[in-house]
Amino acid sequence: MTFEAHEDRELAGELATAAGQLLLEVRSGSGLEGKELGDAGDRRSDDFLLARLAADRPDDLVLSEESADDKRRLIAPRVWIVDPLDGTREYRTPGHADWAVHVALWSSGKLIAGAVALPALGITYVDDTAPIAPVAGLLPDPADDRPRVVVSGSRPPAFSDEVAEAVGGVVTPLGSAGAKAMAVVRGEAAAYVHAGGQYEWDSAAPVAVAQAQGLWCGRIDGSPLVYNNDNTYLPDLIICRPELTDPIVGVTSRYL
Ligand SMILES: Nc1ncnc2c1ncn2[C@@H]1O[C@H](COP(=O)(O)O)[C@@H](OP(=O)(O)O)[C@H]1O
Ligand SMILES: [Mg+2]
Repeated sequence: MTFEAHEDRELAGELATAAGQLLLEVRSGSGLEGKELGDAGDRRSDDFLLARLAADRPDDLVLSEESADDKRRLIAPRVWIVDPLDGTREYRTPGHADWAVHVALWSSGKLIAGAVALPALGITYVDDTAPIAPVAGLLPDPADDRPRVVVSGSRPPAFSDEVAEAVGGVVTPLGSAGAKAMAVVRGEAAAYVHAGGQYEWDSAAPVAVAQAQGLWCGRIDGSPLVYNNDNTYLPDLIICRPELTDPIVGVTSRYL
């Protein structure tokens, strides 16, 4: 079976949105909280995504944060890379909108489709080139007009302050790799920088969406992000407005 690019993009968007709806239902209707809520959400979303991908794309392989790694993916022509719930910590915390569902498709060395759902905001972004108007909602209104550099709230990189200084910006914590990447896509932030640990599913779909929007995406040494590796550890990442690439990489490349 072969599929057009728009069919894969539509499926990625549909699945991310529907998994996000399930996560909202688990969050509001299960009566669970804390770790149990996170685990139930992970399980429910992962089961759904795997079942739909098996039904709709039976020839493709899947790499999911929540499922055993099927190494046949290393010789497969098409691999879906999914994070059923990114920002588990925030999902478990009432009032947070910074959690996401990631669905990406890798083929022949590239990300060829991707979708990031922000279920609490009722929005799903796909790897579309249509411009996205600046929109607030993930972050509180800024105190001033300095560009925001979003970083992990729990594990900010050591270079956060130096990167912010290099772009005349302000360090801003936010949960979830997908939510941070979409803050840049939405124009709420100018850059997302990370180091110290992450996996392919944390960044694949966010990067597919951000690249389609003309944002620069790469490693902290300026090299490209490579997906569907044997070892799925992909510990660092930059997603930024293209004009900020040089000043940011100038700082981060000294932290390898
Ligand atoms: N040092 C680290 N090691 C491993 N994973 C990390 C990490 N820092 C962040 N991550 C992962 O990246 C995602 C975003 O994290 P953060 O909100 O801190 O920016 C989370 O994914 P999950 O929620 O899917 O586990 C988190 O687990
Ligand atoms: Mg994740």
